[in-house]
Amino acid sequence: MLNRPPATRDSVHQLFDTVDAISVQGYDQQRRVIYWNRGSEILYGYSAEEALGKTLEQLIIPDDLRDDVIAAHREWLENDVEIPAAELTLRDKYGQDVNVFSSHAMFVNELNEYEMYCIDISLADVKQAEAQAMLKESLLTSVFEATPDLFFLLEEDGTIINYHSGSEKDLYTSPAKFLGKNIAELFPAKVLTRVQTYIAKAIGRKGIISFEYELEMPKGKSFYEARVRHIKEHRQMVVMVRDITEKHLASELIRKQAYYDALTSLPNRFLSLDRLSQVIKDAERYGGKAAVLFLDIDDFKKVNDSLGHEVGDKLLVEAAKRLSRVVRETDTVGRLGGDEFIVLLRSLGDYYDLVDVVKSILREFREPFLIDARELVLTTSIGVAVYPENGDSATELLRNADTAMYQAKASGRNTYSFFTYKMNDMILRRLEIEGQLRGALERHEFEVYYQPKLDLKTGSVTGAEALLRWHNPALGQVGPDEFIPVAEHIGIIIPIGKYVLEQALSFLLEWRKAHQQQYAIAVNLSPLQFRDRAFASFVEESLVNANVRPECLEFEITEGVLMIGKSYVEEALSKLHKLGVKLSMDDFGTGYSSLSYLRQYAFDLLKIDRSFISGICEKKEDRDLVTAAIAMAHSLDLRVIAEGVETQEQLSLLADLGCDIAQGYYFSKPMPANEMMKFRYDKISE
Ligand SMILES: Nc1nc2c(ncn2[C@@H]2O[C@H](COP(=O)(O)O[C@H]3[C@@H](O)[C@H](n4cnc5c(=O)[nH]c(N)nc54)O[C@@H]3COP(=O)(O)O)[C@@H](O)[C@H]2O)c(=O)[nH]1
Repeated sequence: MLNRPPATRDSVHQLFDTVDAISVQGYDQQRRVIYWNRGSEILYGYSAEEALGKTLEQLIIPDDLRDDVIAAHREWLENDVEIPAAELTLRDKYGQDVNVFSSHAMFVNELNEYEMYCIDISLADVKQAEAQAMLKESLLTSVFEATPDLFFLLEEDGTIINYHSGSEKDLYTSPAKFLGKNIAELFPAKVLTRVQTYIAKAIGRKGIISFEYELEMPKGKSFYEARVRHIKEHRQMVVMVRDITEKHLASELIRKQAYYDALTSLPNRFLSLDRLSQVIKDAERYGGKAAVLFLDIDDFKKVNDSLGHEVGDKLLVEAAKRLSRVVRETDTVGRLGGDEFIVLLRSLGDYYDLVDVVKSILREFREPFLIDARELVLTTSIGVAVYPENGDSATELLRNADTAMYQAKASGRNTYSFFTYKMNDMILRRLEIEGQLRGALERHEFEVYYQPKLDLKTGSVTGAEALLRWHNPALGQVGPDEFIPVAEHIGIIIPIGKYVLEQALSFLLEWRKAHQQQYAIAVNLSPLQFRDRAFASFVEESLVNANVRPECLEFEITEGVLMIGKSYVEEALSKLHKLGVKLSMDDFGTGYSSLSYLRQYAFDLLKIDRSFISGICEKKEDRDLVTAAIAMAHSLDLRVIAEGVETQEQLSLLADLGCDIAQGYYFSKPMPANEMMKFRYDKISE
């Protein structure tokens, strides 16, 4: 095709042959290819052999450009109108678009013929980059529109240069007030310091730094999370701000629920113990004493049972307020659960300070509580454990304060008690008893003893009181004073009580037969036995089985039973009364309201507590009380039993005072059934 080589070939073509990235094509006056470099092969897909001799329009010009290209080429040849460099979309061998930046040059060869050279640079990368940039921009726009977050662009010095916000109401202030302004002019001092600190931290750092802050907004306090990224090349910061108020409030609520008591808003057991650990650590580090006060409201259960849980709850809230009032701000008041509270006192000067606080708490509680227009008098028992003397861990101190609280209860309530290691021994003993008591009934470790009761006028035995004894192989002889409360606590008093009743009735039958006397047997009842709804029926059945008449059975009931104030107690007492069983008020004189109970329930006997009998000869007050009790009981048609009679003097005095029956060591200590069977008494007339 080409008859002769073009003038430019040697010098320029050699250069173009080495360049793959640029397409260089040479055309003769008829636009036939005379040169087609490697770059053209790559860009348009035609090899040099395929291209040479073909016209420009046959190869790479799309149909719609064909006429314009031919015309432009002609114009250039004939009128010297240069074809300008331009971006063009041409076509490759496979009919695909090829975006190029095309420049053109016209040469005259040695034969005086024109040759046009086209130099095409592929714009594929540029186009792709452009497309990506456009995509990114539209993505960013969509993100801005879709997210409720605020975006700010800041200079490194804090000047706000741009922002994006879904809604103007989310902004702290109007754009007119913040655009071009420095953040220092906008935020309140406290927030500003925080924002500036984190912006300073973000400068020069790769990645994102985030922090939280709060602002007073027209709708109330709002919480935000800010994420800051430094764009080093532009010396700018992108700050994305998210409203996390809802999340913050939700986690605050969860935190409250996890750490605070819902009723009183005081720290709960978990947080109280955590604070206690902190108090111990501080005392360890800085020296000084700390104390744990374990409080339990006295007889709170009775309030709940008699006045209802709503009143109980109100009382607890009021108690929490009173406690918080007494302590310093640095101290902690917590609720451990139920009616148990804890007070943590840190940095105590000396024991006097501690005692002062404890006494103020007791004083606060002595003021009547006004709940639903009702005045309630409540007291509290406080156990105190001191760091470091009584323990060096939170659990140990709490346990010891708890032990001390029990001691305070045992000392009559409405008082406080400091922990001693002796108390700890008591607790260990109690745990031992608890362990051994389980299964004791099945192992036949119990035995019922009997203590006789005598008629003070006739000197004859009227009956006996059944008193339980426990012989345990590991613990030896354990007194009922010790094991009955534990049996109540672990819930085995009901089967134990049934055992005592059955034993006592079967003994009574034999005893009466053997002596041919109308003896009566007295059995003690624990408050918990009244919870057993089937108790009265059980008594009835037992009487029938033992062939004992109901009036020969007496139940000794302490004030504790009556103070439960529940309808089931009344129901059981009335059933027992209807059955014909005798009821005896035990330990009379030790409680506060026995008198009102005497009027309320159908008692037959009144048993004066031995604490009054022991002092009857020496103490006028005791004598007066016993005198009054006997007179009052008789006026109510009750017979009077004096318990704990130990001397002839006591006996004579009681007889003079008109007491009906006596029981005590003077006659006999409680004894096993076989001894009781043999018991005879003839000293009363001495
Ligand atoms: N619910 C039940 N309680 C029971 C049962 N058996 C006993 N108990 C109660 O345990 C408490 C202690 O009883 P106990 O150690 O048997 O003491 C009784 C007598 O031994 C003692 N007593 C009698 N006379 C004297 C005396 O002259 N001096 C003196 N120091 N103590 C004496 O008094 C106890 C009898 O008390 P009370 O019942 O109040 O009449 C005691 O509260 C028992 O009630 C049981 O089976 N179930």
